[in-house]
Amino acid sequence: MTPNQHALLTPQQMTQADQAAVVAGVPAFRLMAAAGNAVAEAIRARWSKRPVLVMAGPGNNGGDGFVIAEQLRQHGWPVTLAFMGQIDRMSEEAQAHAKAWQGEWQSLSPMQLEGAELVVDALFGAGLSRLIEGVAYEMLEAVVQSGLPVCAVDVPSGLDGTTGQALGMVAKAELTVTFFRKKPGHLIWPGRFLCGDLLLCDIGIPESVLKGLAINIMENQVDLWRQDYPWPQQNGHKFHRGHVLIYGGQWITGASRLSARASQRVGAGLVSLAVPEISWPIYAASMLSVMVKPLGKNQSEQAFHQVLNDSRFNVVVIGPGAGLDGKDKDRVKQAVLGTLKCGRACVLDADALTAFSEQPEVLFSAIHGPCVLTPHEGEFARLFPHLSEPSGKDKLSRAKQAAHETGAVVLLKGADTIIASPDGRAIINTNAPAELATGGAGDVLAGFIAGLLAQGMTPFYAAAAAAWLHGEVANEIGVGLIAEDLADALPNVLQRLKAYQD
Ligand SMILES: NC(=O)C1=CN([C@@H]2O[C@H](COP(=O)(O)OP(=O)(O)OC[C@H]3O[C@@H](n4cnc5c(N)ncnc54)[C@H](OP(=O)(O)O)[C@@H]3O)[C@@H](O)[C@H]2O)[C@@H](O)CC1
Ligand SMILES: Nc1ncnc2c1ncn2[C@@H]1O[C@H](COP(=O)(O)OP(=O)(O)O)[C@@H](O)[C@H]1O
Ligand SMILES: [K+]
Repeated sequence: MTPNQHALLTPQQMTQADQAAVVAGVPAFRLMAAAGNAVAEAIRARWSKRPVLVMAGPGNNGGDGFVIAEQLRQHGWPVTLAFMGQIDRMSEEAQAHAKAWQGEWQSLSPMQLEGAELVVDALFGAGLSRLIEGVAYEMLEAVVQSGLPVCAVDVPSGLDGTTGQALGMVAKAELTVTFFRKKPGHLIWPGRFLCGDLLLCDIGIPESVLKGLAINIMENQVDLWRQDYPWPQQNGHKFHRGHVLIYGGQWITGASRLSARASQRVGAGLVSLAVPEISWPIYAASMLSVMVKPLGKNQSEQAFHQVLNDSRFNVVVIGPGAGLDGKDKDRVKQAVLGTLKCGRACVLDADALTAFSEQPEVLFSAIHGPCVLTPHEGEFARLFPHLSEPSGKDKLSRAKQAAHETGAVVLLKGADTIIASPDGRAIINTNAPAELATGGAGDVLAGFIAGLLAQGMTPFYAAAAAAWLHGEVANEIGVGLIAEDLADALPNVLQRLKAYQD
């Protein structure tokens, strides 16, 4: 595999990469030819010969369109070329390829869809700078209404390559062919959906150009964190593999137990649950290798603080099933603040986040050490109302901003889970199947993160590795998955990961 395949480039960085390639001696004309040829080849591999409409825009994306049209024509495809722009205002390389096109071209109009059986979308790519309007809007709208299959060049036109948001109008592609490296917008919803199948092609840009780009957005691939993965050592013992402490609630006892089992499966040496005395029999009767500690008769705030005094607990999980009714909420808040005060690494999920909805700043100002916050969109909105979905801000910026504001690693859940670090880096997870949208799956994720943190991974990579494993086990189980299955399906996935590593 090519190194740094996980690097994601914003459209601006892609333009820089393009320019750096030219400086390094690869002519822009050749890059465009390679891009267009790659798309034409992908089209011929996927679709049988048929009448095709190539929509070419005013920039280099349109230049690619001319190359594609000519390639398909040379292979005997009936090609109609619909152009929007002025040839003499295009880049030199695009003008050269436009001249090399041996057919006619017409001005872009929805009429040209008549008789087409495939549409190539080369209107706008990395250079999209504003909302789609006018004839381009009408054309894309007509493409959507036609229901014709679409092959998008670089990105479906109208899709913001950085954020994955639609700017005005986008025709969903069946196939998107992109070049050199993916962009964040290919992976974030709705972009991931709008791209259809994504094909990444090499067009001759040297890998060395990556060095000059400040890349801080990555796809969650194993090579990102596999050097840091804490495999058990031959001469190790359980105390080398960390001790996770999980806060158990009084009423919803399953959630923290799911977290506990997940921490165990991912390799934590020891796992303890601290639970209200009244619920202790339920917890204790169902756990064999997890130690269950009763928290005194009144489950007082001090009781959890006393447990925390034991420095062997190197990671604390609070939130799954912790409870928010009556006094529960105060207990949860105190448990969180006590944990943060003693600088213990922690994973704060679910109720541990919601408990601070009225005063999120109390939580944020207490975070100084290693801490991972794992909100879903609902919990995120409670903590960061100014960054919630209706704010119009995209998911990547929202997660990054939240990490910056809190000083914690923020893992914002969903089909496109984003893991953001306070230092500005972000990882987009791409392997989670829809089956994960089931009660308790998040509790398992919190347990995986804690188990990896306990074994010494950094919060950023522990969260990334856990999200990847979570997606991978869910894929292994498939339809019918319930949260209970996840931890127990992990050994197979870990064995494959280890074999790949060795
Ligand atoms: N990077 C690489 O390695 C390689 C990249 N290649 C290809 O180049 C593509 C990037 O090309 P690009 O930079 O010329 O931008 P592109 O997307 O064609 O659009 C710019 C034009 O669109 C216009 N425009 C923008 N928004 C608009 C709107 N809403 N409505 C109307 N007009 C709008 C904008 O106008 P302006 O903003 O200047 O007024 C300008 O005229 C990239 O996606 C890939 O396909 C390959 O050829 C080879 C290697
Ligand atoms: N459509 C989806 N596709 C893939 N993963 C999803 C989807 N919806 C949710 N998930 C994942 O499922 C998990 C659900 O977590 P969460 O909402 O906290 O559930 P719970 O609190 O019941 O455990 C998260 O890891 C989330 O990223
Ligand atoms: K496009």
